[in-house]
Amino acid sequence: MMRIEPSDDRLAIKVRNLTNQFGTKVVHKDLDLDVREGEIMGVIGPSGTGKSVLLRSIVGLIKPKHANIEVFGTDLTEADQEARRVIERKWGVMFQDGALFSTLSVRENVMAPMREHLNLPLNLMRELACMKIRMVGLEADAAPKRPSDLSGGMRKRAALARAMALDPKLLFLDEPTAGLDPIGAGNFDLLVRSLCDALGLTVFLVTHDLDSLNAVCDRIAVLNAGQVLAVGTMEEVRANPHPWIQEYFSGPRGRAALGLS
Ligand SMILES: Nc1ncnc2c1ncn2[C@@H]1O[C@H](COP(=O)(O)OP(=O)(O)OP(=O)(O)O)[C@@H](O)[C@H]1O
Repeated sequence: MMRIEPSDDRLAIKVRNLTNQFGTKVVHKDLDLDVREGEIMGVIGPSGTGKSVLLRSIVGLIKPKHANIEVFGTDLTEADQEARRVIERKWGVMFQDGALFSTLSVRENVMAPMREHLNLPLNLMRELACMKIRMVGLEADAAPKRPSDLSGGMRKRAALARAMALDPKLLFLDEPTAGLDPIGAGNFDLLVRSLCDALGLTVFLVTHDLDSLNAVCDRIAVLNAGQVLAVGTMEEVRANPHPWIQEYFSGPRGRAALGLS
């Protein structure tokens, strides 16, 4: 399998001076973050620290108070509608709860981004959707089912298939393994890693799951108090003496996930 090595000099995402504030609550204050092309970047931090808001700011669902955000070299803060659409076609997003349309079948869910962005005959979109469904490890008979007829793990895979609908170069995954049992979560991690290696994707992965961090991430960014407190490989981040980082990685769950006694 081909593995595209993350590149230091090519950035998929460049965030500078991101400030988000809701009322008097400052969520981000001049936050900077780089995500390199081809890497899986795990984003961690205490609950409520602004991981999802960061993701939503990058994909344009939240308008920050201030920010410079570039994706694949395009400044999204300056981009006109057309330039934005070009970039939007290059990414796929899997939201925290999957956010599948409950009244549509799995296949129709996967076709939804195609209908919005591609001008293709219906039959072709159906075929492409079925390919994506099989690509994420679902059986073909999942295609006509409603999300409510699937298990939690299968729904996650369906949501991933929809995020992959437009052959993205960049995937945003917001806590994709939340709510899965350890085996289901482990299988999902393997799926993400192998899709990334095969397709050369860049991934922005928000997670609380230490096993996922360990199994799939090339680098980790730790959010705390409105900024990126530390960024680097697992080893580099673990060496940071900040109390939250030490507690996170050296507490019983951290030690178990890292195979330490
Ligand atoms: N649209 C909004 N309006 C007002 N406040 C918001 C909005 N979205 C998020 N917040 C607040 O911003 C803060 C950060 O939220 P966010 O969901 O990004 O945290 P998180 O780090 O992803 O947390 P968790 O790990 O628990 O999912 C929270 O205090 C949240 O209540």
